Amino acid sequence: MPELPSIIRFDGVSQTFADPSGAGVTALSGLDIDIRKNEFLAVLGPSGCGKSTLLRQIAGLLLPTSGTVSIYGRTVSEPRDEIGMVFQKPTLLPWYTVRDNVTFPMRHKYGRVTAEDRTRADALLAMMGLTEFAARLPETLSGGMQQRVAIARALLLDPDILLMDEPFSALDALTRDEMSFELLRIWQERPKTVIFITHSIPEAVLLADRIVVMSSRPGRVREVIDVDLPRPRTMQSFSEPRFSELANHIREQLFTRPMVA
Ligand SMILES: Nc1ncnc2c1ncn2[C@@H]1O[C@H](COP(=O)(O)OP(=O)(O)OP(=O)(O)O)[C@@H](O)[C@H]1O
Repeated sequence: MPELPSIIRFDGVSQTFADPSGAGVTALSGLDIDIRKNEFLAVLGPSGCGKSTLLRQIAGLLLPTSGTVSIYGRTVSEPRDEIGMVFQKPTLLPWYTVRDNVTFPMRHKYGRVTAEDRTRADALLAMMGLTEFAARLPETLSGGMQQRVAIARALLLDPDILLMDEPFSALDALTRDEMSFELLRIWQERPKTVIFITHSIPEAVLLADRIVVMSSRPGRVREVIDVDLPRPRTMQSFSEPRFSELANHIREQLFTRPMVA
């Protein structure tokens, strides 16, 4: 694949949070990352290394303590509409039905929901296997089903940039694989830049063009790995020798080598 221009850039980004002791917690330190247009970038790293923090910085929900995050050459200083986000836990509105939750971004952004939006919402719900739950309230769905509603909601806006923070962690293993292939299909049909956080090495290798492997806190980039497996990825991808090679290499990076400061 020809290399596409970078659209999101982390330039010397650090993030420190105040903590009760007053000492401060350095979550991220000196991060330099270039994210290319329409690439699928996975981010892997130990718990607490700042993965969600870097996603919130891209979304404009958090401003770095030092350094800059820029999108299309402009420093991110506030939340932006063209970004879709799926959080670890589904953040649905409990008083809206499943379908109204999916169309909510349209209501919020344009003040109305068109018949076309509803049709697309229904198609997304069908894809997520949730057609028969469209008129239900979220609390009557399992955690995994609620998460699928949240994914459908993020996809309805068809954002240029899709930020996904461990979106499949609440799903059972089978649904998780199904969702991975659905996500790949959508991404191939409607190209977008996806930044996908996960704790699963196979999931990262299956999905991504590149994988950013981070060190433990303070989070730094340990290595950026090119996933040179052919696309489209299928169930067979899991059994390719190169798949295991990449997965083993990442495992070593994550678990055996200390980070040199
Ligand atoms: N608002 C905040 N105030 C104080 N500390 C914070 C805040 N947000 C994050 N942190 C701290 O920053 C560090 C990085 O947190 P973050 O949630 O980004 O990690 P993560 O890699 O996404 O973790 P996990 O994989 O467990 O979800 C953690 O030590 C966390 O406690």
